[in-house]
Amino acid sequence: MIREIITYPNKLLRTKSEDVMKFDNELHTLLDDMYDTMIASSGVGLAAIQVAVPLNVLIINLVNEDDIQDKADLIEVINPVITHKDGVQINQEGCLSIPGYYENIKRAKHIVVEFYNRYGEKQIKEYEDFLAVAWQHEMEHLSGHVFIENLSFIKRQKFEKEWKSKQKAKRS
Ligand SMILES: CC(=O)Oc1ccc(/C=C/C(=O)NCCc2ccccc2)cc1OC(C)=O
Ligand SMILES: [Co+2]
Repeated sequence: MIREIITYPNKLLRTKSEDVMKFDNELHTLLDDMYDTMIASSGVGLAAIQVAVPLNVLIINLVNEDDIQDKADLIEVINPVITHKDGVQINQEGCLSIPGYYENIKRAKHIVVEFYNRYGEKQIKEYEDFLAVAWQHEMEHLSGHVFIENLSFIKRQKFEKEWKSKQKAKRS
């Protein structure tokens, strides 16, 4: 079922999420609901805190070479840890919790991660390029950060000004 996505500057987004202890039906329902919610909002990545659940759970489903968002490419991630990162890349990022704002962010080009799937099976994988961007963006949510916190002071001020006027326009 589709859940509500909390948006900036909701303080809940600053929560440090906790590790999942039980790989049970409740977790499976959360993962299924996160997928429905992400797809309904045209997203390619979502962290559990964005649907107000402070657990180290995230999902990523990038579009493939044919521009199809194939569920076969869905990655369900529980209790992830980045064990290695190197290189540098800059990509434009957006976030379902900060709708309509996109900015270039610097990330590591290549990462190695350890995590568990929905059955509690340990995975060790490495990612690079855009997939590595999505991973780093979503993992930041688990530590209570959003991507605009990587911006320079000037760009952050520009964002806050734009965001305020957009929120005022919505209320009026
Ligand atoms: C108006 C509005 O909501 O714009 C959007 C902003 C962000 C998004 C989705 C962002 C998203 O999935 N981010 C996942 C993290 C990520 C960031 C950069 C690269 C990989 C992964 C969708 C939006 O909605 C539409 C209709 O495009
Ligand atoms: Co995000």
